[in-house]
Amino acid sequence: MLHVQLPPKGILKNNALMKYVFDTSAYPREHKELKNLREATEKRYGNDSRMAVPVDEGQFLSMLVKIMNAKKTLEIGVFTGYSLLSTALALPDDGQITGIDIDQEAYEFGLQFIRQAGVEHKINFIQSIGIEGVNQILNNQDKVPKEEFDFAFVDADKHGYKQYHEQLLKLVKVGGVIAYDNTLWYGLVVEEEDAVPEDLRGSTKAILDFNEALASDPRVEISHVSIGDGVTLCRRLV
Ligand SMILES: C[S@@+](CC[C@H](N)C(=O)[O-])C[C@H]1O[C@@H](n2cnc3c(N)ncnc32)[C@H](O)[C@@H]1O
Repeated sequence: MLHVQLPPKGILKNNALMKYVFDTSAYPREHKELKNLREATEKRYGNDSRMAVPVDEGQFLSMLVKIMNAKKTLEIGVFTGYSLLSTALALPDDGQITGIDIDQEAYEFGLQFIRQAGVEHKINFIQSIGIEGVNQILNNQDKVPKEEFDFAFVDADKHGYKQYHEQLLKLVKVGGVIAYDNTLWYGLVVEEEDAVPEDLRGSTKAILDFNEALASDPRVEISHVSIGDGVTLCRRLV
């Protein structure tokens, strides 16, 4: 967890515009249990609650999952479950989302809202270091070859993104989508190095390298979406 004073998260640097989007299009349509989860997370985790995806991004993920008719999805970086619950609500009743996070306590905190929303049966939570959890699924896949994911959302350790990408290209089916969160990293990707808070220089460099690697990766088609803290969609081509 980061313990530095962070710049405002979110790519919309104009607060009035962000408030307008939230108040007009997002909050009025936020699912009751997502609202309860968001408010409880803010109360319990204070400033760290900003780790959760914002309400408009949750709705974007939900829309994407529905448009894709995704049935089987994966999430790395669950925290208290805002993006997990957004996805679970969007999946069909026999859909499944596997969430991986090292922090079981945060997941369990959010579980009451997942239960209230009636979607616990769609969720498979693995408490693990992200890459170990992914490798565990890959190893099982050798035994059960049908384990293919339609969609994956990555919102965990930024230094791990390149490694996640290599493994997820084996797990997500051709035509499926991998979405990476925070690819504009508080807007720091366009700052001079000495203007970046020292604690964030390593992660900023990791995101910059990752964005460049994706831009020249022929295995995926990409779209760098300016929502939340930046989300890059990768559609697997081969
Ligand atoms: C930004 S938060 C995820 C927010 C979540 N998507 C939401 O909408 O609430 C990042 C999460 O990644 C987890 N995480 C960070 N590094 C990890 C790693 N190497 N392995 C597993 N989980 C990790 C943290 O425990 C944290 O819960």
